[in-house]
Amino acid sequence: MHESTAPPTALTIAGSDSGGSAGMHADLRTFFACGVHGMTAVTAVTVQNTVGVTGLVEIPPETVAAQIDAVASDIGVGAAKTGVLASAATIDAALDSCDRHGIGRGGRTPFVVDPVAASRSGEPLLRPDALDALRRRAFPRATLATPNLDEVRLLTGIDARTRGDLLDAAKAIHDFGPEWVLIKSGHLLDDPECVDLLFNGTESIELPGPRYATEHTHGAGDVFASAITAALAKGASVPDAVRGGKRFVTRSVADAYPLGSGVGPVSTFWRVSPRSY
Ligand SMILES: Nc1ncnc2c1ncn2[C@@H]1O[C@H](COP(=O)(O)OP(=O)(O)OP(=O)(O)O)[C@@H](O)[C@H]1O
Ligand SMILES: Cc1ncc(CO)c(N)n1
Repeated sequence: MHESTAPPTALTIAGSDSGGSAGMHADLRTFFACGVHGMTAVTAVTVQNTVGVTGLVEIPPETVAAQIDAVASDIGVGAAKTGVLASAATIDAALDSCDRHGIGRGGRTPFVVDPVAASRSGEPLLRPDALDALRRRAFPRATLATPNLDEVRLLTGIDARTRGDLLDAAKAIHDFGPEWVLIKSGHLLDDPECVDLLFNGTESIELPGPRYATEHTHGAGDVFASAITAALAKGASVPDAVRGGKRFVTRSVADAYPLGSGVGPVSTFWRVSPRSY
């Protein structure tokens, strides 16, 4: 039998999207495209298509923790990320398990906390009690937190409307304890570019990018966070991983495709077969 070494590994602690555009589906495709073996701790099953989310069933918190325990104790986790975390109980169970396996600050494994709060069409993906658990448990353990501007508003009350507001947003999230914060600018619709901001308390790095005139951006945030996680699993520094992730998500938005009757996904195929559809 042929034997070779295992590739880098990454874990997503996230929900499923039956439409295949966002959540753990987008994460696994991105891990694949980045040459990383992807693993999942499923937190919730959503009933979802390109129009919206019509249902969400939570996986029991102890089953979420058991999935993390199972893969971390056997396979090993090179880097981990979160998506939908559903509830305070799930956050507590997942973070207890991450603590047991050295995932996050203080441990060996980089941990990206994407505080997904709502779907692109506005349906909540997080119970209100989970906001405090994100602040209390998840952010202090995060190597990198990656909120969009709606999540910044929910978590801090800051209503960022221009590029000049992003540093204040980054500082407010940084106060919750993550090592680095990435503020995503996709929702600054009046800005002709998509310039995101990376901040670690002292250093701030602008990540320039074009803004494409497409409405098909479902899953953009998930793809960005997973491309970063894949690079961290390969040993990149946070600034290098985020610069690489920005290139990956920008190309994915450039190749976004229509699907169904609503909002289509960004394309994670561009590296494998660009514009082949
Ligand atoms: N129209 C666009 N053209 C180019 N880049 C974009 C566009 N929209 C978003 N991006 C980029 O995609 C990444 C994700 O940003 P965004 O702020 O949309 O995150 P999000 O709201 O979490 O995503 P999602 O659409 O999955 O909810 C960022 O790097 C952002 O700058
Ligand atoms: C399951 C899931 N995770 C994340 C998002 C946000 O992109 C979504 N719409 N659905």
